[in-house]
Amino acid sequence: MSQNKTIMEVNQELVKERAKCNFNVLEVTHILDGGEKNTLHRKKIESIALDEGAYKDPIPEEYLSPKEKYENAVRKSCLFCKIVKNALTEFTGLEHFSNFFVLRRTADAFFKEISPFLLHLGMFLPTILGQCTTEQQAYWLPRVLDIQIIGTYAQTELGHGTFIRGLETTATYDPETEEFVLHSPTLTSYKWWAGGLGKTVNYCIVVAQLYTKGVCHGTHLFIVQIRDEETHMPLPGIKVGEIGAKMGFNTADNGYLAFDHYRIPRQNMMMKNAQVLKDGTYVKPDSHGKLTYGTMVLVRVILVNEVAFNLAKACTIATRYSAVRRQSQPKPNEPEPQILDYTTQQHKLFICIATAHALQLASAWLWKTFNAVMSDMKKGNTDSLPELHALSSCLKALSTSDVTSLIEQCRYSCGGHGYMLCSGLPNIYSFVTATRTYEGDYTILLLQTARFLVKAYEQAEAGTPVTPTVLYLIEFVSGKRTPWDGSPEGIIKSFQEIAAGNISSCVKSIRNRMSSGLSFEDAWELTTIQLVGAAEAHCRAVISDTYKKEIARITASSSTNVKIVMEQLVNLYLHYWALNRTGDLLRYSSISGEDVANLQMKYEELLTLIRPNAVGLVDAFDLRDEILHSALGSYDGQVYKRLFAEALKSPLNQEPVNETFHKYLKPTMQGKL
Ligand SMILES: CCCCCCCC/C=C\CCCCCCCCCCCC(=O)SCCNC(=O)CCNC(=O)[C@H](O)C(C)(C)COP(=O)(O)OP(=O)(O)OC[C@H]1O[C@@H](n2cnc3c(N)ncnc32)[C@H](O)[C@@H]1OP(=O)(O)O
Ligand SMILES: Cc1cc2nc3c(=O)[nH]c(=O)nc-3n(C[C@H](O)[C@H](O)[C@H](O)COP(=O)(O)OP(=O)(O)OC[C@H]3O[C@@H](n4cnc5c(N)ncnc54)[C@H](O)[C@@H]3O)c2cc1C
Repeated sequence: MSQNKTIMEVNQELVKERAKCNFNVLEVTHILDGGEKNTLHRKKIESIALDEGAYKDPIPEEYLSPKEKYENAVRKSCLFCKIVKNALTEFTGLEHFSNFFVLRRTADAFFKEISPFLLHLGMFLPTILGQCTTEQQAYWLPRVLDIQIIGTYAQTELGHGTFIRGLETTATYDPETEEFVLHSPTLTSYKWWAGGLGKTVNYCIVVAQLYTKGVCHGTHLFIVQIRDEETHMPLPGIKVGEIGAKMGFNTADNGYLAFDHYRIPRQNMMMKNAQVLKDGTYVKPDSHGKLTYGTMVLVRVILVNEVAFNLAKACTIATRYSAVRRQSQPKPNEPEPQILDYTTQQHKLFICIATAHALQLASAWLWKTFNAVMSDMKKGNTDSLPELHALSSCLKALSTSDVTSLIEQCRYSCGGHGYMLCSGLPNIYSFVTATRTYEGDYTILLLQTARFLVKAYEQAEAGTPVTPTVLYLIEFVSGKRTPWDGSPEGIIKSFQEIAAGNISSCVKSIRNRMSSGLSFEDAWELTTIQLVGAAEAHCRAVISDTYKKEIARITASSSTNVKIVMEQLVNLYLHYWALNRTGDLLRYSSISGEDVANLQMKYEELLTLIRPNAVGLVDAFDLRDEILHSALGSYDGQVYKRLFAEALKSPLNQEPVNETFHKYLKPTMQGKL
């Protein structure tokens, strides 16, 4: 198991917990990494990047000024890139992109908040891979991978983020010079938010309304140089800066950008799909009209993995701490229990472990689906894109929303110490809560999935084939119901019935509203609360089904105890959400009040069964202390020593008396101020 560089004796509470664990921890690590080979590869990269201690800060990041924090993050980004450059240059295609997950994870040792280079690797590079022609890639990719240029993705504007069709930046083609003229006609058209744009990048992808021969062809993507490569000064016609202090992401220099009739060569339009010829003729993509939204789909897929990883971090911290922390005296004359022994604490934490597994596996499955759709699209077949869009939208929305709440729950579970920055939890939370908004807000994405579900429902009603993730609608419209039996398969079935029932209620509401004279748009709008609920229910059914199937598949050849504990977690996930949705279950399945009581009993039994393995389960995430950044969650469990050591780092503790005593306190206390 990975150890901290600052080696301390392991706390006896954790020694005992690890002795209690009845399964092979390394076997579960391999499962989570997707195989032993991947674990070894990950550990190798972590070793290359971390063993020399280059991630260490001379002064703790939290005590730096905003400017110093940013400068330190740039310094470390360059260092990180240098260290992992060899690994980076291997990644020349999307098929190798999963390697980035390893880099992403390792980078957390360097950045308590975020690297200003995140968008370079997280969006600039993928957009070049996904939206450029082969010739364009040949020109741009070597420079991007070698970090000869640094880029970002500037889509959102001050006035519009969600509604991409409403973006105002224009790119007007001038056939005389074979250039596009980029312009920001209003304040609301200023690009806003792009990570790294404020001070770091010299290039960016700009999303703008394309005009040629006097006709607007909607939003298209352009690669734009914004700063001089030698001096880094903004180029003439460019207004660029940073947007200011935020709830988190403060080392990411999110920026604004405006153009004053700024010219770029025709070749800088990303032309894999649509093209503008030299004479200004617009050549439409011959396939799906939303292909320019491709990077967003990719990043939504990646974000499911991203939040699963962050939840693994949070629950590792909270579970180890809960094994060390003792509090209260429920039985007289007995020692204070470990807080992990309280059932309510297990209720807070074990769902986090199960959810981290569920989302990790759902994300691996979604990644495979994404690649399959991309390979179909290479052959010109875009039939499966709507389902991928619906799936990636709801999985991104639900995973980021669930994980945001669960990370906050981890913080609550650590009491007062969880509120300390040195617990690591506030930084994890402020990072993850942003994921619910960016790359498509929660509500917006669920409504996108709802569009797909309503159409699928109508197809099922009409007897036309539906895509794999909504097959359950066929049984529902035929009136077939499965009696409640409380088995894991039965719970998943009932989640599908809840989803189908909700979609059916939405369709009825829309139809009723339309038959009373409303337009489709108005009827849809009035039904959106239900539609969001339906999309959420569908997504819960998809995650539950995938989690159960993937665990069964992956653990088929695992040792008995690994199989048992993995199944317990699946069942815990299913029971947790069934109990959370008893209203829906009573409405749409044949569950009785007595069945609900049995579910509750079973859930509580599962908590007791999982308890002895809790520390082993979080150890299996195999998160190095350098990545956790937590006084509460380090492998050695020396919580109190580490909290005290962190307190001593406070600048206020570097002098016995602060000057405010003489300036203000003393005069006040002596009535002289
Ligand atoms: C030093 C080293 C650093 C360390 C790094 C290490 C390595 C890093 C590697 C990996 C890290 C990964 C982490 C990544 C983190 C990245 C951080 C990102 C930061 C944030 C970036 C952003 O936020 S970018 C901006 C994102 N913006 C949005 O998402 C906007 C949301 N809005 C929309 O998507 C759309 O506007 C809309 C879908 C809401 C509506 O669009 P529109 O109005 O055009 O469509 P319609 O409603 O009319 O629909 C028409 C039709 O099209 C379908 N459709 C819509 N979208 C899509 C799509 N994407 N694909 C396919 N189809 C689509 C829609 O459903 C409709 O279909 P119908 O059949 O007609 O119903
Ligand atoms: C930390 C961070 C980093 C970011 N990085 C980038 C970046 O690098 N590049 C980039 O281009 N962008 C970036 N963004 C912008 C981000 O993508 C947008 O903020 C996001 O897409 C939401 O859009 P918005 O801000 O316009 O919200 P709005 O659309 O204004 O949403 C506000 C509220 O209105 C609701 N709403 C809006 N429309 C509807 C509707 N049709 N039906 C019902 N409700 C609706 C939403 O649900 C939400 O509750 C970043 C944002 C953050 C927070």
